[in-house]
Amino acid sequence: MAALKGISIWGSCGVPIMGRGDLGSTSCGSRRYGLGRVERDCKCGYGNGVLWGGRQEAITPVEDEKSAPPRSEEVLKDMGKLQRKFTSLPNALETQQDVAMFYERPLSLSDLSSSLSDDASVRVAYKGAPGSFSEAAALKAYPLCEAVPCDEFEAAFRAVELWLVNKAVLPIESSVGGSVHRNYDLLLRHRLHIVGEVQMAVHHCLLGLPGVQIEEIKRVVSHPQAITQCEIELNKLSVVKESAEDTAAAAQVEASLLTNFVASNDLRDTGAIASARAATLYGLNILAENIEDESDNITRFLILAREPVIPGTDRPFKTSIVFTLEEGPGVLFKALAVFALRDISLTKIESRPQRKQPLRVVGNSGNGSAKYFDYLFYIDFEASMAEQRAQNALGHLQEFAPFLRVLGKCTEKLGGMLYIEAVASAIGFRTRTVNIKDHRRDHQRLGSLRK
Ligand SMILES: O=C(O)C(=O)C[C@]1(C(=O)O)C=C[C@@H](O)C=C1
Repeated sequence: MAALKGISIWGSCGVPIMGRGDLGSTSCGSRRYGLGRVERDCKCGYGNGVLWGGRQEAITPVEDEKSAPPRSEEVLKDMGKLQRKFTSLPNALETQQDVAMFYERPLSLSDLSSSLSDDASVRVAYKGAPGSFSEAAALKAYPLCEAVPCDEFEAAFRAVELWLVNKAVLPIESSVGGSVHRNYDLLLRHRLHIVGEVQMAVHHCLLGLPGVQIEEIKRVVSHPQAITQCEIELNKLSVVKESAEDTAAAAQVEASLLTNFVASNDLRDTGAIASARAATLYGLNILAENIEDESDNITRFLILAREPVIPGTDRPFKTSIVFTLEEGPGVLFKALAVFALRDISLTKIESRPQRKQPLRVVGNSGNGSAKYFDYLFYIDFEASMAEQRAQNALGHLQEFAPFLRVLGKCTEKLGGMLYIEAVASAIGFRTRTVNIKDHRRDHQRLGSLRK
């Protein structure tokens, strides 16, 4: 547990105790792995449940996220491709999981337990390159882990699903730039569980080629979030801003200019915003430190895993859910009231449009039907699913939420059921966590459990 210092337990997630000492990045030392290709080569959808006998959950995706399960031959073909790629990577067959994949045998219970307890054997996917803040977040969460770079957020989700890594650490929100919407969408599309959270103070540096003075910089390359976080300083410098995949990638781009700049001195006018570690890794000089607009520039990262953590009541827990709402006046107010009525604090609310059925037709006023965007609501609340008041709140919410899923999911590991399902079935209900419209009667009964 020592390695989890400064990390919340998500209920699955403990409320972050955010003393200053908890912030700041950590040391580094990841190995290169190049998982980005995994995403392109694997189209096997819910990889873990399909091929390796991971448990299939009775979750019905919200309509617009439903995707047909892959046919097993397709999965095997894709996995074959992946295995070829995987075995060509250095140190690929290090763990039992790797060996299991190589020999195309299903994972056994001992495979699954081997790497989760020991921090040193945990592989953690992050998006970006070595030297990025995401890598630092992965290492803050699991200081001894092997941090595995991925070229896209979705590749990190897939890497966990396909048992290539144990966890993913991905940004969800910046105190300056706001929510990372892509990861909200991917949380819904994939079947991973939020099992913790890590917060990082992000201190940006302006990097340049050796010998370059800050006055020579006319163009700055970085990740869009980093550019947003340093806007004031960049405006002062009157530079052209350009986007890169991540801050370390920007530093890499900049470093690669080294080879060219002899031929073209013009390239010396480019700077990169990245971490001090990226400067060391890519042979750049730090031209300015702490160029972020706000000294308290914090990015919150989620820790994602295939299995949920067991919620408890021994310490503060935080739970994440996503839901849709029925049409009607004040329905969002009612949804929020289920928490307020039980003294449960909300720490975050986010809404995202429903992608595939974005428009909701409302009423018939004679002038034609009004059409509004339909939304998914993501809420983090401070309570554990092991607490009666949290179960009651979600039972109540289900009365007007046609779709509800616990993201920081809480199970008692009772036959792999969701905790809320376990509780409900223990008292004689047949429940499903989602598509409540189909089970209106059951859910009304479940709802009547509320205080
Ligand atoms: O570019 C990086 O270094 C990252 O780790 C990505 C990222 C992000 O996606 O928000 C992470 C932290 C900072 O807020 C800036 C960028």
